Amino acid sequence: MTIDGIRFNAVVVRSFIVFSQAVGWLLVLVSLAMLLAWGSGVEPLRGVLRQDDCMRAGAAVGFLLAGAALLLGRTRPRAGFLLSLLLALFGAVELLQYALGMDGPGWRWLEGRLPEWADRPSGRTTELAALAFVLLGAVGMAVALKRAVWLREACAIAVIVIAMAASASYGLVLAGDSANLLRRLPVMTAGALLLLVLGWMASAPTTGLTRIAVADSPGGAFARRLILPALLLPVLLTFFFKMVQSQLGMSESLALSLAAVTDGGVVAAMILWVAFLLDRSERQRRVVLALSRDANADGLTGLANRRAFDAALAGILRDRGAVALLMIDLDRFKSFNDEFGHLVGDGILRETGQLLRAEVRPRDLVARYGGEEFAILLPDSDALRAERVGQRIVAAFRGYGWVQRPVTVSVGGAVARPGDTPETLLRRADAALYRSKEAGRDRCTFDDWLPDFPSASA
Ligand SMILES: Nc1nc2c(ncn2[C@@H]2O[C@H](COP(=O)(O)OP(=O)(O)OP(=O)(O)O)[C@@H](O)[C@H]2O)c(=O)[nH]1
Repeated sequence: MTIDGIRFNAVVVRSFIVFSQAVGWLLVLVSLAMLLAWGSGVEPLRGVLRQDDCMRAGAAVGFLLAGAALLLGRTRPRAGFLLSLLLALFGAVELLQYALGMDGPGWRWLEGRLPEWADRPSGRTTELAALAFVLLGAVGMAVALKRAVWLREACAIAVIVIAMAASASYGLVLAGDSANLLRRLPVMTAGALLLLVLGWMASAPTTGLTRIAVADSPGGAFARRLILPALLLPVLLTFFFKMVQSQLGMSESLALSLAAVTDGGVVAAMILWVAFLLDRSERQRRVVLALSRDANADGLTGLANRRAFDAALAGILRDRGAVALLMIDLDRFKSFNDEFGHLVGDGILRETGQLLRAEVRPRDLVARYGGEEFAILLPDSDALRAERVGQRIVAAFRGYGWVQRPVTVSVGGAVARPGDTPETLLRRADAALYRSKEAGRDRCTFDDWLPDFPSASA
């Protein structure tokens, strides 16, 4: 499938959409389970909820809305838009309460009406999760409206940054560092946010930044292979070196330096790999170009060959129709060959190619039609201009300083009529050429369907 000139890999596009739907289902199910546990206190979810790194009930509400928006948004954009709007409003209300110094009265009111259970954690959404919900709501609305693609991508990237920073800081905690930079975003929420934002980006795969990853091109293949490692490796490496530091008693500055050096090495290796693949594909492109040039060129004269001529004539007649055709044939070339030999004859054919090229515009197509016969396509030319070119060619051959003996040509021309096919146009130009030969050669004759256009002779 091709959109805006980019060819997409249909299998990858389909798998991105399947991924986005799977994320939608996963988030709906997980958030329902979390809300059920928070409301009723059922085990074993209740135990999970008490842990610091578990998502809060408020986050579960957000993920329920977002998951539903993701699931419905594909087939019902209006429902996707409304659910995303609710998500953004929910995030905004939670954020506003933090800004105003309120302690979540709504959640406390709700907790008072639910069955009692010991150590129920607060349901209140953390600030960062609330901010991420506002951004994700904007992403969902933009996807539903199919508008504001760059704003959508900017919001999505902001959520990725929030989620990755939280995951990285959690990695540091696991590795023995007590300072969790983003304690305010539980790691389960961070993971769900990351999945959700990737799900949104995958839900409209042929737009925005994601279209690079689904393109059926070397760029698409790079993006598919490198984006996730590029996102995850620095986090994993930092985690790894922090672990090594706490296990081996290494100094923090050495661990950080090693992490930085390794990150740089990984980035450099990725760049080298991309550069290597780009270089290889550029070399392949050049070989293909050279092959296609060879396939369309005549070996002796370097002009377009019959194949290229046929394709060009068919293309012009199909697209524009306005074209004049000249057929040119060397006169008594057999006797020339007989007298001076084939190799000298070849030289004459090469010089003929140069003479013909010199008499036309760069965009006219000069081809060796076969043997000692040549053809010229003159796009957007009327009979008057084509006739003038034909006469000029005849005169150029007559005036050229031939070494062995004078060489002349006969020219036949025709202008495309409405409804002409390559065969009908060629037949008329050939008939005009035949008349030039019949009339004594060394002249240009034009197809006489034009009433006030007499056959011209030199
Ligand atoms: N040297 C050389 N001769 C070629 C080539 N292709 C075709 N010819 C020669 O071109 C000649 C064409 O001869 P004819 O078709 O009889 O026509 P002619 O002698 O040019 O006579 P008119 O066309 O009637 O003026 C033949 O002798 C072919 O061998 C080529 O690639 N090199």
